[in-house]
Amino acid sequence: MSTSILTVESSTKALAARLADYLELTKPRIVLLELIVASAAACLAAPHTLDMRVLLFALAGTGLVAASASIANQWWERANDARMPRTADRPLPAGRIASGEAVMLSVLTLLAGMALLIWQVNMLTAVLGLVSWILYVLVYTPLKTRSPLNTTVGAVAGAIPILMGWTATGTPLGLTAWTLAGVLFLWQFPHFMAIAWIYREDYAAAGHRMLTVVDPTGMRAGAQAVLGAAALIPVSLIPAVVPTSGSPLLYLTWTLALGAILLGLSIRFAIFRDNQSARFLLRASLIYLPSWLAMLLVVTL
Ligand code: HEM
Ligand SMILES: CC(C)=CCC/C(C)=C/CC/C(C)=C/COP(=O)(O)OP(=O)(O)O
Repeated sequence: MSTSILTVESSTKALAARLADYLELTKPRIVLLELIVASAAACLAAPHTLDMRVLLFALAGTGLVAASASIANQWWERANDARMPRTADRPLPAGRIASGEAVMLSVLTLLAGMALLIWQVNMLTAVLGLVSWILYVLVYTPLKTRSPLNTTVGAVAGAIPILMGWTATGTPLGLTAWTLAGVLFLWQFPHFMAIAWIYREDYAAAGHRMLTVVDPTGMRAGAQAVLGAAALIPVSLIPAVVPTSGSPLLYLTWTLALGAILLGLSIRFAIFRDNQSARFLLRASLIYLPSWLAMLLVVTL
């Protein structure tokens, strides 16, 4: 009796561990933030006519395609990931998930996501999903070991899901949609340059040509963080001149304050180039996006 309870308990634990490994393969925190920004874009595109059914299909489809891309990225990088302490315990390098299983999961999630986007959302959103997948998996991933330009390509891939939230509603891409994508694109420079500094030794050990590897002084990474954060301010303020139902002044003040904090922390990082200022910048970057979008929603809805 007690043996069978123990057997059930241990197989439940093994199943839970397996599911946790599958989840880890999808980079769930990045996918979650992408889905938050895509949802906000859908609300902004169709503030009073949002079809919840389409939104849910769009989020499921985008989430599956993004998950597939992350699985494919981790499959491709399994040997390099084994060389970095940050990634060595991922399911593939640690040997908890077999290579063939990961490939199958990536294919299945890509097909399921594309099917949802094509048949339940619309073709433009599906095409954007596929473009983002191709850029992330087939261009960004191999470019990581070749050129620091990889970050710019990764930033384009990372900015596409916000457009997918917009196009899912059937609203044509206009100034506000491109502004959202522009903010997400530029935001990734301070976000990633901080990370590239914190993990510079990992990246060097794995043979990744990140900016902090080709320029270990951190001057170029600092400059790119500052340039990205500086360009973010005017771009993020564009919605203040687009007519909305709420107060443009409130939006302007809030977004300017957020932009100034991110720029200030980027400048601090560029000057000191130490782990503490990089960690501050990384944390601020993760707070920036939801805080900015929340205010944009408040003044629009
Ligand atoms: C060039 C583009 C990007 C690169 C190279 C990049 C890279 C990374 C890396 C390596 C981490 C792990 C940091 C750590 O373990 O301390 C991270 C964290 C994170 N990133 Fe990015 N990222 C990029 C764009 C994005 C985008 C577009 C989003 C979502 C909108 C995003 C959301 C997040 C979140 C939520 C975290 C914290 C949670 C976690 O560590 O998984 N990133 N990023
Ligand atoms: C719809 C769709 C396909 C969306 C894709 C969105 C997406 C996953 C963007 C990724 C952004 C990015 C470059 C992350 C870092 O990967 P990394 O390989 O540098 O991170 P790692 O070192 O932690 O593996």
